[in-house]
Amino acid sequence: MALWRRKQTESVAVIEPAEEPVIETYDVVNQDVRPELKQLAESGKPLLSVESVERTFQVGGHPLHVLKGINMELVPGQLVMLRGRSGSGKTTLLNMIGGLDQPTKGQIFFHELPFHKMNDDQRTSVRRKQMGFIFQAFALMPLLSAYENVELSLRMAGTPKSEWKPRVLHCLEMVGLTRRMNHRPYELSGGEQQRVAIAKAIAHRPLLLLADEPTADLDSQMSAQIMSVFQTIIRTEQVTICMTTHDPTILEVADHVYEMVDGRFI
Ligand SMILES: Nc1ncnc2c1ncn2[C@@H]1O[C@H](COP(=O)(O)OP(=O)(O)OP(=O)(O)O)[C@@H](O)[C@H]1O
Repeated sequence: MALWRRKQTESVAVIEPAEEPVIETYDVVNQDVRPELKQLAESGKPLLSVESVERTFQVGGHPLHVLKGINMELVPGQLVMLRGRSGSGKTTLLNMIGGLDQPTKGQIFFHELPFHKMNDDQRTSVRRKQMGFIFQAFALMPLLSAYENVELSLRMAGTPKSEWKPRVLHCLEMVGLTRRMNHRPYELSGGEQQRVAIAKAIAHRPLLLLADEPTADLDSQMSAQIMSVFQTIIRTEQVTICMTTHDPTILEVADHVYEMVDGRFI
């Protein structure tokens, strides 16, 4: 972790010690259960179910069977991890769960919607409103501050403008970055950037947060902070989280771990 960071103050560049990232305590008292989740809990159904899913890609004229019959469920309010070696199929599955790709065979139901039957526009609409992504492809905009990056997510989701400011401030507080809200990504550490990405991904109150290797490239202390933020937002925002990881040291905070080997769970 960098101990010193260059800070641009008007035209003068000064060097100041970087503060240790602090996860600010967030008051969770009196949070109401989200009505859509209450309904789901009463029905006893999972937030998402994956049934006998297969995915085959055509590579050089030959079929490549990447997912070979996956069954899984995401229960509301859980932190679920997909673990497996590089190339085992974790990202391919996460893409299916997020409606970014479709199964060759099998079914995926998100909040009882049949993702496997919906077209791109229908899935995009569900994704924008009900899902949050911490994926490389949804990375931070480099020219926008932390505040503006989070605000962008609310613009994209069509949230009324009057709600932007309180929600952005709330999300940045939850991830412990209130004091750095005017910093651009390059002025933040890797762990801080990842916390902005989390704030951005949950700003529009998704039901499901999907994260592809969110602790990759972070040291063990920063990884622990990211996992602590995930636990906080599960409690306070009642979001469900599904993430991929290679890292065995963070598995203990998961409610459920699916171990993937060569396109199957073991
Ligand atoms: N669009 C695609 N076309 C062809 N092959 C693909 C495609 N997407 C993924 N694959 C192949 O599917 C296999 C699984 O890839 P995937 O990215 O899901 O693995 P992973 O477990 O997430 O790996 P990593 O941990 O390295 O990200 C790999 O062999 C990959 O090359």
